[in-house]
Amino acid sequence: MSTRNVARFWECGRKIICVGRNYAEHARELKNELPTEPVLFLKPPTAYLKEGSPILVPHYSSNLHHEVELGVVVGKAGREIPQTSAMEHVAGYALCLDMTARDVQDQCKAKGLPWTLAKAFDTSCPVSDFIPKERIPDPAGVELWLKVNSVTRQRGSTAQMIFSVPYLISYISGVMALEEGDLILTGTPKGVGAVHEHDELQAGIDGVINMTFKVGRRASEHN
Ligand SMILES: O=C(O)/C=C/C(=O)CC(=O)C(=O)O
Ligand SMILES: [Mg+2]
Repeated sequence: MSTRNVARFWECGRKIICVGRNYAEHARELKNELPTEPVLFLKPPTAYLKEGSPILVPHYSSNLHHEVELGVVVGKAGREIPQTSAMEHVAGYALCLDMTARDVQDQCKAKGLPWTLAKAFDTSCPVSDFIPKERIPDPAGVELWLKVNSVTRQRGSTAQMIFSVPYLISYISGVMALEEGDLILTGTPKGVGAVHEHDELQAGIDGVINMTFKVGRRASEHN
């Protein structure tokens, strides 16, 4: 895969690997215990959304939540990558939203079922443009923020992550091969909350990038 294609990672059709409960204050706000190893789940490539198109509330949810996260774009494939060389596999970053149907997730948790309906629906992964690695010299020193209708909901530093980016790359690559163009969502800081149709979400990394998405609802294709 060429450098140009990694820069358009959302077109590569690669996997999106998400880490959950990676910030203590967020784990506590949802009344979860702190993890002793990373909590992983996946989103399909159809979850990708670029600026200019709306986030679509799934028809089966009435409590869609925002989660702003640092995304890590994989630039070099690997398996069982040691932490010491993990950063060599990073091409760059993206600002990402892990849109979550919280009501559905709560039902899945209560029934002991996977989170696919809550996390993997179309448009559940809005992403910024590709951020080259040089723009973020230290992934543990990134300030993320998110506003809904101009009101700040989330602000947090990746310094608060329980598991670091090199640890996550090493851990994930011991479970599944990482491929060029894969995206790793590294978890959200505290402050998650509901969004509704017509809301406007703005998110940013201080001094690096910002992005805006509207919330819409999918018109039925069968009427
Ligand atoms: O366990 C829960 O109630 C919710 C967990 C998440 O949604 C995890 C994340 O996606 C995250 O922490 O970013
Ligand atoms: Mg998340």
